[in-house]
Amino acid sequence: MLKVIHSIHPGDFKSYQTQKIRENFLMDELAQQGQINFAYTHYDRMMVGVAIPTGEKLSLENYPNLRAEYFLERREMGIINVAGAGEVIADGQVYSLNKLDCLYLGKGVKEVSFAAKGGDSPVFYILSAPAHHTYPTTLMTNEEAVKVNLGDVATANQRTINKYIHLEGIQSCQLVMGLTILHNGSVWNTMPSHVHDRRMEAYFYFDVPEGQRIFHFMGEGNETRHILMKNYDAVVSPPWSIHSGVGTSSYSFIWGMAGENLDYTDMDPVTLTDIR
Ligand SMILES: O=C[C@H](O)[C@@H](O)CC(=O)C(=O)O
Ligand SMILES: [Zn+2]
Repeated sequence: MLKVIHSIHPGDFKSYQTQKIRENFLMDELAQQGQINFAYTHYDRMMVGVAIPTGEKLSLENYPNLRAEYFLERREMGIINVAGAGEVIADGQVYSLNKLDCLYLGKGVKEVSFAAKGGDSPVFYILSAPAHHTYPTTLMTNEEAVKVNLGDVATANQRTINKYIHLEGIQSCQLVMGLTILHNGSVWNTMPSHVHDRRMEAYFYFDVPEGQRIFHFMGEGNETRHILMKNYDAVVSPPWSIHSGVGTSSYSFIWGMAGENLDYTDMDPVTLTDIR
């Protein structure tokens, strides 16, 4: 499956109601047992996918939309595993990814497949952006990721940011990628919130307990809307939109961006008291 997501003007967005917001921003059908599914967004041409190999190894197909000889002919890819141990095979080289490990695949890798190792199935979250230079394929374990602690218990936003693909981490053309773990009892992510006109962003929520939900906020700071999200749902954030959420329990999420620069700290804060 390949869902196409077009870009939306913030002026138009003001008139959107629940169903239209969900159709245009939410990716809630990517995670399917035994399948690889992608959404092709027109936000910096970022592709968002999930691969869940169960028995059979899953091969990355070359979507006709790319008009390429193979998927990564002019693209790069970031992959983070959020479940059981698994493998990514890239041009014959086998990379083992435990939960929260990240693999970067550089432009030019021809054959990619995803495999389970027995035990719980892995769940690979995948981002791919256009690339014009080949950076080396690199595996980074969760232990090796740069960690930043943010927030407080009193404001229910105590969390640890884990950075993998960024200016001082794994080198890439466009991709910036990492994940944030909310500490037990904390529920607010990306609060205080921000926008970054120079980069789009996508969030993928995981470790959301059964029956719990995330209220994900988007829109310009003075005109916000929300989307209800469950475990393994992804959502795209246009460059004009805040991207922040509150859960009915603690949870984790992968964030990823593409666009003008690779500087994680390039954010324009939106003051809480100005949010409408
Ligand atoms: O541009 C950066 C992204 O929005 C996230 O990294 C923010 C985040 O994970 C958090 O504050 O919890
Ligand atoms: Zn952001």
